[in-house]
Amino acid sequence: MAANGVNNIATTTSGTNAGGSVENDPLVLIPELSRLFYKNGWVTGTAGGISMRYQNQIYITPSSVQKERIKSTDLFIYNDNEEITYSPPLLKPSQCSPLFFLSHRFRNAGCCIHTHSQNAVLITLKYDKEFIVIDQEMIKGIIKGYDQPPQYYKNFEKLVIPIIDNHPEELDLKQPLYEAMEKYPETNAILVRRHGLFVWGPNWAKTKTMTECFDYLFEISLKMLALGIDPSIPVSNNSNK
Ligand SMILES: CSCCC(=O)C(=O)COP(=O)(O)O
Ligand SMILES: [Zn+2]
Repeated sequence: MAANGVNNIATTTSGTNAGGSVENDPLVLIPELSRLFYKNGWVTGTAGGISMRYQNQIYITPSSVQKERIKSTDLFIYNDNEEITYSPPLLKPSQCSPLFFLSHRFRNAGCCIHTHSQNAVLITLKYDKEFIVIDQEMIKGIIKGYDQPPQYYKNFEKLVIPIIDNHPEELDLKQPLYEAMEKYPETNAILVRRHGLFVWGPNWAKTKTMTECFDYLFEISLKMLALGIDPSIPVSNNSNK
């Protein structure tokens, strides 16, 4: 234990160092996924972040850094009481940390991903309180609620994603995000207007898959709207089959 009460990373991490599997080790995965998300255009300009809960520890990306260059030693680590157990020197934890903690505490999330995808931001300009899409194959990649084992939407079911308004500080998003989680128990994602998307799920792989499916659904819906087709109208009522 260091003088500041925060452990050295070697004594804190439980992934590859303590019998965990390399495939699920947040110290490996978060830098890898951050690079991928940067290439997707989801976390440019130091935006976005990732949180993972693994073996009773929560790993969170640092704030205001080039997200594609994050190293394992740059990650903040917390215990399940949200007390910090490893703090990288000279870095600050993500401003989204209180929002990530909400997903772990109230949705039992194993992972939470925050993107600034332009598709996500654009879709928040087209809708007021909810984005709704139906009759798309990629809806089947989205988990409904947070039961175990996970229940997936059917392609013909209506997928509703709440939209909350942005605030100058991430901490001010905590209450509206919590209220949206309460109001929409089936959702595993919340859009923040003119800002981005939060997605959570039982583990990193399912959360990554859902983030990709959401982004696809936002993009195709924007294209449908440009063609004059409403993505929320079922095929049965839609002249554009
Ligand atoms: C230009 S990014 C503005 C802050 C933000 O919305 C974000 O997602 C990044 O916050 P962090 O503190 O994790 O860098
Ligand atoms: Zn953000």
